[in-house]
Amino acid sequence: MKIFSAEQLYEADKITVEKQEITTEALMERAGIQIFQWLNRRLNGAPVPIRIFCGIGNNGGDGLVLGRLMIEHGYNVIVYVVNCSDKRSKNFLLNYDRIKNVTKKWPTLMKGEADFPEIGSEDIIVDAIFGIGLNRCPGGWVKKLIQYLNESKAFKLAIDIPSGLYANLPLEDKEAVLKANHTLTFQTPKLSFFLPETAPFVSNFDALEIGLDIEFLQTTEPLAQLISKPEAQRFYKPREKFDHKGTYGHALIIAGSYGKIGAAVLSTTSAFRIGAGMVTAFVPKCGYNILQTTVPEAMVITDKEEEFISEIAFDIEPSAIGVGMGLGKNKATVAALKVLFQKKDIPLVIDADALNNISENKDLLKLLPKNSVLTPHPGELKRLIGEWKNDYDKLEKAKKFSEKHEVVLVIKGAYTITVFSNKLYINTTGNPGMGTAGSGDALSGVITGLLSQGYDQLLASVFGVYMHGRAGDIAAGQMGYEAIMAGDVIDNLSEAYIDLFAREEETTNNSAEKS
Ligand SMILES: NC(=O)C1=CN([C@@H]2O[C@H](COP(=O)(O)OP(=O)(O)OC[C@H]3O[C@@H](n4cnc5c(N)ncnc54)[C@H](OP(=O)(O)O)[C@@H]3O)[C@@H](O)[C@H]2O)[C@H](O)CC1
Ligand SMILES: [K+]
Repeated sequence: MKIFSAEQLYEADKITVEKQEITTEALMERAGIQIFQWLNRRLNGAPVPIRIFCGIGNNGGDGLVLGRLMIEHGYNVIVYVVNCSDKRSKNFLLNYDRIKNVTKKWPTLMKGEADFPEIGSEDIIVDAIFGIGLNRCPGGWVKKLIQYLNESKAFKLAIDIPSGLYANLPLEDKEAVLKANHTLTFQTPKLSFFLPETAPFVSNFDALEIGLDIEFLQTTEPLAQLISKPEAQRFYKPREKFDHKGTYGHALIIAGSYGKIGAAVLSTTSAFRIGAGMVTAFVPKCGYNILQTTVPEAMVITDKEEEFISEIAFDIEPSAIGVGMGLGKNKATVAALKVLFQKKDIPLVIDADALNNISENKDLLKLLPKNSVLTPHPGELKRLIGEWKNDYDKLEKAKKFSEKHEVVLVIKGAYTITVFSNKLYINTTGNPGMGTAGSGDALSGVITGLLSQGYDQLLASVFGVYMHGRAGDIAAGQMGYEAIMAGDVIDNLSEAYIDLFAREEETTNNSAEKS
């Protein structure tokens, strides 16, 4: 699924209205009907008070359509107009009249703090104050209203986007954003739904199809691409009957130091579980017995040093290499990395201490082989690309880094974002249970294992991140978030493969799996 900017969505509206020969008011009605149906399915006629706060633009207009439909279906609805200015959009006014024709009285006009209503904890608040037309930070009594609604224990449902949040611009004042419990967004989610500073205001979301022009949606270059099951299915490379282990490549995992051999075990195992034909682990001597015992399927090469890696020499011909997990920052290891980086023809995944070594040694950065996959968590990313002002600045810096060094950056987080040149791919699988030691080592093994099977750098990254997250979601379904260990994620890679083409019975109607 594509993520579009606010400007692109306005363009989509315009084209849709022209091509489908409908009015903008009909499009708003479609949007309102979608929200009504969503809410009606869940409330099923319950008499709970529904308080709809409408702004004066088209987001407010959506709120008015919803209010009318709810009233017509016998719900207990109170509609407020948040009079933040004297302007009114055309379709707001039209629906303002329509709701009055149904109720025989005008909605409650709010002009200041004195008009804030009492809200019960069992009520439902619908936020239709600002949508993607927000063009400045909410201030004055409107900001106070947002804060007042945030303090309420009532369930808060945001229409299109929580008021105060921009679709694709940085947050200005986090005190002036509605903290929704759920967001119903039109057609496609917005970029701010996935970034650490703004995603918490959105909580869960559903994207409601409002029939925007398909050709526009298909042919327009988006701000980012969401990676969910349909995309992952397209990435998957099916196996042929006469393939053999050589077809799936030989992954080399260069990892581990004294006390951190577990990192090598996890990456080696995950490279196998994702399907590498052969895996060799290159570890310091102290890792030999551990690897041979815990992963007997793997071959093991040891460094001459007992506790760290000092010289990466091997006489095998790996089809992909994953390096850095639990490696440590010994000077000899840095020298060994320099030699490794000169083998330019083998696809490389660079993680953890290998990334930190790059950040601390500019000569290593210069040697970074093109098309490598780098998998930093936020701390490692900061050391690589420098401090950022906000999430958008971070993405711009990451794109520049990717373009300059011609590498893929996999920025790990609640929504892991893969950056390749100026393109963004946002993953939708994964859960808070995966914030556990070794989870990153497992991911590096997964991406290395996919590279070894012939997936290219970008596909191995986005598909690998999806599969790793999906395995984590399956693990969470079995054991809850807290108990998950990295090994459980790896154990469920098999289920993640099975799930990829399983029937859809159990999947939600959410467009993005995490919503
Ligand atoms: N394709 C779709 O997705 C559809 C979306 N719809 C809905 O339309 C909104 C966007 O509507 P729009 O009217 O463009 O914008 P808003 O409703 O978000 O609000 C704009 C008005 O609010 C004023 N404004 C903006 N920022 C502030 C602020 N900080 N304080 C006070 N007032 C503010 C602005 O006024 P100006 O003074 O700046 O002129 C606007 O009047 C979208 O989100 C969907 O909900 C359609 O219904 C269907 C298709
Ligand atoms: K809103």
